[in-house]
Amino acid sequence: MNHDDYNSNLYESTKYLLDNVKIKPKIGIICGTGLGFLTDEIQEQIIFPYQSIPHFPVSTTKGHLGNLIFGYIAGVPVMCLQGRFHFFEGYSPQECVLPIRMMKLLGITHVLISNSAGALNPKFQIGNIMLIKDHINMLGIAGFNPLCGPNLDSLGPRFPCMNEAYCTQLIKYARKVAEEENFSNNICEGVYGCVSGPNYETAAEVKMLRMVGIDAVGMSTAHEVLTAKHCNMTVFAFSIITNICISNYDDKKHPDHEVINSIAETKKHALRKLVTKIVQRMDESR
Ligand SMILES: O=P(O)(O)O[C@@H]1C[C@H](O)[C@@H](CO)O1
Ligand SMILES: Nc1nc2[nH]cnc2c(=O)[nH]1
Repeated sequence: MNHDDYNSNLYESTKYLLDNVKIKPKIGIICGTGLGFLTDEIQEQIIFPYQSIPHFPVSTTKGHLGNLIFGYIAGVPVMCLQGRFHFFEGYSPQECVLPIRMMKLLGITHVLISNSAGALNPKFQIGNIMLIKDHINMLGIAGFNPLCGPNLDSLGPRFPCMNEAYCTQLIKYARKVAEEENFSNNICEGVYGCVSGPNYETAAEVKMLRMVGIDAVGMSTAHEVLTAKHCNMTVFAFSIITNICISNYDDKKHPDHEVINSIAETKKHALRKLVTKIVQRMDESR
């Protein structure tokens, strides 16, 4: 898609939402694989199936329900993507981040992003919630960066900084919430690595990704964060650790999307609490 078409699609999709929903969201949320239940926290829901929004992509991945939901979490107006778009589905990085840009145009200042990821850090366990402190964008390093191409000057600068891409104050606050709510033994912190997928990693790739400093690997998030920072939004993100990446050739276990899709549900209580508290905190800090 050329730059002008992309731009006009972005503004038309946003206008459709502005014309059809009265809620003015302050916080944007993206639910990763198996995390669609986070929308249970949203009151007074207005639901737009993705296919009902002009120019909006559709989710093709199991575990991504494909609804855009407006409503309130603890009284704070939010817009939530119940499912995202991945590069491996055939979407360009720019198409994957269209919703982030729409969030900015709708007046959103803070985004909460979630995903499922495989553990490379040997200390991590399945079901841990990894607070993302930074990322290594393998997809971006390979040239697939949503900020490539003509810059959208109205949204942000040509050369955006990525210092504190993930808000350190919110990470600290998430740890406090976990202490208070008795799930701190499920919390870890680390660097997320974004690869294209859709295949899971070979043993040699697992070793390489670990060596460069990645704690957990997945197929999303980094390009969304780049785009959010480009347009000056504050980001908090976490991974639910759904599997342990395998680097031993004798190990017969293998990652399975069905299993991966089911793990977040086992930490539903903690995750819902965390999301509600972070949304409240984001609102207070605006
Ligand atoms: O959207 P996320 O990053 O949570 O999803 C990744 C990509 C696949 O849907 C799944 C792999 O099983 O995790
Ligand atoms: N690339 C990748 N993505 C995942 N998403 C959930 N688990 C994994 C994994 O092991 N590798």
